[in-house]
Amino acid sequence: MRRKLVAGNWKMNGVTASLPEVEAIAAAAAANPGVDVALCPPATLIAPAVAVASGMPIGGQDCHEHDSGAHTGCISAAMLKDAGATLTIVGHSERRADQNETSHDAWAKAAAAHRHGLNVILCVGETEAERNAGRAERVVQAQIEKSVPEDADGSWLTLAYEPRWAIGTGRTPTLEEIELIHAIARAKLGMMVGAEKAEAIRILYGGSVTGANAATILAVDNVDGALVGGASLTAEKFVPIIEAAAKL
Ligand SMILES: O=C[C@H](O)COP(=O)(O)O
Repeated sequence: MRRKLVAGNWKMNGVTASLPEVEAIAAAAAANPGVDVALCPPATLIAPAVAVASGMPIGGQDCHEHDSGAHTGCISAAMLKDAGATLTIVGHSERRADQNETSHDAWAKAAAAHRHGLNVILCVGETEAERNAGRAERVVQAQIEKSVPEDADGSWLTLAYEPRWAIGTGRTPTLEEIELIHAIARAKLGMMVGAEKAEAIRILYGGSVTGANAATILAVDNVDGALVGGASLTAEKFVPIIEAAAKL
């Protein structure tokens, strides 16, 4: 039985004045022990967030594939770990779009994070043009094939399906479309790491998840939680999603 995971991605939002939100979200996490909750604030807030999170996992939003060196502006998995993070997102579509990251980059980053003992949320998802061309399934399968490390298992890897056109738009796929891609993703994982390991890997849905739609999306087969952007920025919006997951 896979436990639900609700993870917040603050993206490039949040300053020290936002720490009371972390505290309030951590309190909700503690009050709902049936669901796993994690929060990925900007790197500048990782250490201060850890200090107020009362044990709720705090993560990075990306890491470099190398441990150290001449890579101005980048943050290594070792640095995330040193700051107190226990997980990191890799392969987010905003990094694929803004920093031209490839699935191979996501693979290398996931492997680096695992090497340093971090859990990984690895993102995949099609563009609107790819979906309209009937290619969503093949795109997601190819991204999984190229970005999931060979030694992946559910003890450290979580997959997040995030259709790019659903991110921050208020639009979501139909429940049937979500179910289909999640089933295809699990089957692909099964081909790569074996059915037993694939069964234990959580697959989150991400893209315009809110307190209003969380219960129905999280009830879909093979949806093991949510990766939440905008609605994770405040406890007021994020806590209802945590509570919806806890009720399932
Ligand atoms: O990482 C989170 C996703 O990109 C979803 O963002 P959103 O909930 O603002 O659509």
